[in-house]
Order: sequence, then C-alpha cells, then structure tokens
Amino acid sequence: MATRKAEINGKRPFRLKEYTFSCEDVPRLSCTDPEVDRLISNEQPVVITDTNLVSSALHWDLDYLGKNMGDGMFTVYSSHTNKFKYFDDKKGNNVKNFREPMRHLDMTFQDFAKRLCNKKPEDESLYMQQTLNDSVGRRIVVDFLGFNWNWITEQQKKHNWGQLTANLLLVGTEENITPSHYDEQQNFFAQIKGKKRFILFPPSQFGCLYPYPIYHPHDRQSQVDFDDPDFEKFPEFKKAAALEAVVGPGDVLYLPTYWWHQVECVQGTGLNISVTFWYKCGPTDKIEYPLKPQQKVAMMRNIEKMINQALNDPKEVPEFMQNMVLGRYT
Ligand SMILES: O=C(O)CCC(=O)C(=O)O
Ligand SMILES: [Fe+2]
Repeated sequence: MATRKAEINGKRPFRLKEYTFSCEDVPRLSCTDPEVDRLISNEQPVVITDTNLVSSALHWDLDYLGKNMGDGMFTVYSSHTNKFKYFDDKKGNNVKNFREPMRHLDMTFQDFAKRLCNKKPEDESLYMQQTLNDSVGRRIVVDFLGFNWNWITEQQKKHNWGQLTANLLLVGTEENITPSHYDEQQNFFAQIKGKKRFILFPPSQFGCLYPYPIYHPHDRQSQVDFDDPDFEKFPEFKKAAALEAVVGPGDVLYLPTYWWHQVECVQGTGLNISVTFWYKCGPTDKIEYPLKPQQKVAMMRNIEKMINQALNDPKEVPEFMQNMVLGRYT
C-alpha cells in the first residue's frame, strides 16, 4: 500500500496510507472564527483547535486511568486484524453463517492496561470502547466536570440539537482502525492522546459506499474494503471523493449526522485516547424541498425498516427489493 507524508501542524511528518479515492482537507479553525458556526449550521465537518473541551483530561494515560477508573467492567473489543468493524449482536441471526469480526470482552480498566502493556506484536489488537458512567473514581469525575460544558452546551443550543446521549471513551493502540460507517447522531469528537485520521464522505455519497442492508449486523457500515476495493461489485465507489482530517490532543472534530467516517489511529503516535460527545438531532420544524441528502438517507432507512417489518423475514427482503427496482428505474 502506498503511503504519503503528511505535515501535521508543521510538526513531525507521519506516513498515511494512500487510497484509491481523492482526499481534501477538512478546515482547521479557531472556535472564535465565525466560519465555525456557518459550517456547523450547514452540517459540514470542521476541526476546532482551541475549544478547551477536554483540557481537563489531557493528562490521561494508562497509569492514571488504571488508578482512577474504578473497578467497574469496561467493554473491550479484540480483533485478529487491526480493524474493528462494529456489528449489532441483535441482528446476528438475520444472516446465515455470520462470523463476528471481533470479540466482545469485559474487563476492568487495570486488566485492560496490563494487557496493553504486555501485548506482543503477534497478539490480537485491543480497543476499549466504553460509555463513561458514574462507576468511575473521584478524580475522573473531577476531570469530567472540568470539560468545557459551557462551550459545548452553547453549541447544542445554538444549533438546536437534542440531548447529550453518551460520552464514549475510546482507548486503543496506534494500529487500530474503525472501518467506514455512519452514525445517526451529531458528534463532537474530542482527541485526548495520540493522533487519529478521519476519512469522511458526505451523506450525498451514500450510493458510492454501498452500506449493508438494514437487517444485517453490519447495518450503517460500508461493504467496500478500502484496502482492496472490488470495483466490479461496487463500481460507484470509483466516484467517491473524501475529506480528511488528522486530529491531535485538544482538537475537536465536528462530525455531522450521516457523514461516513473511517477512523485510523496514526502509526507512530502511541497510545490513543478520545472521547465522543453524541447529541440527538434537533427537530425539523419546516420541510423544505429539495430534501437534503441526509434527509433522504433517513427516509431510505425508514422505508427499508418498514419493508423489513412488513415482510417479517429478512430472507425475503432482497428479492422483494430487486423486483421493486430492477430494470424499472434505469
Ligand atoms: O475513534 C474511533 O475509532 C471510532 C469513532 C467513531 O466512529 C465515532 O465517534 O462515531
Ligand atoms: Fe462512528
């Protein structure tokens, strides 16, 4: 796989994998720049460099978290490859011979930290993905309360978003990759330690990314393997054009709802820690035409859900869908 040097803030160059599609940079702006508001209002991604959203957590490392995270059980995924492709347990039976691409483990933070420290290159990769809850120790609570809630709540109000639903803590090593998918919530993604590269595609490129069917355990994930795209099966992927952002400690990426994202820890940047701030979308008060691409994605999901429910058997869905469109709309 070809690689390319990337300058990050004019500092140390890193090697980033090159893909078959083009990548343009996401703007990096100060939170005082009025352009930030405009981009968020238009649901366009932006990296904001100086929000101080997680300044109170920039000292987090394995040792500190191990001492202060408490002895609650945390969700850790383990994978034979460096990819962590999310799957929905509840949909596992809908697909014959579905093989889970990673294993779900539960362990204390201290056990996780020990396993990471003793990890040999041939061992499985590990990725902690745990919603922050009140089982954590007092010092983590203090750090959490020190997040810049003023700034983020102001954004939530200004952009008319719904409630904060979760803060996901992600702790992984520098080879970990979350393959391309979209989420159904607004996200301020805060980087705490190490660097992450985001490869983003707008909701208008839904047709280029070939998501799995809605009943599939990999619902919302792309079927295309970016490392080896099958252009015969997925010809529209040739038209995909990405935006790219590399975030480091203190950076916050606004990741709009329904935007596709592949997230890669950057090699050579060590332990990787991030926290997400997921918010429900706001209500749409007035529908305006033409509909926005993200509204069309939402509509497609609803129609697909309805068909699945009405047929009451995932095995019947493919033929039904094909009869509905094949040879009729082309
Ligand atoms: O950081 C990652 O590996 C995945 C993050 C992600 O998908 C998200 O925040 O929505
Ligand atoms: Fe995501």
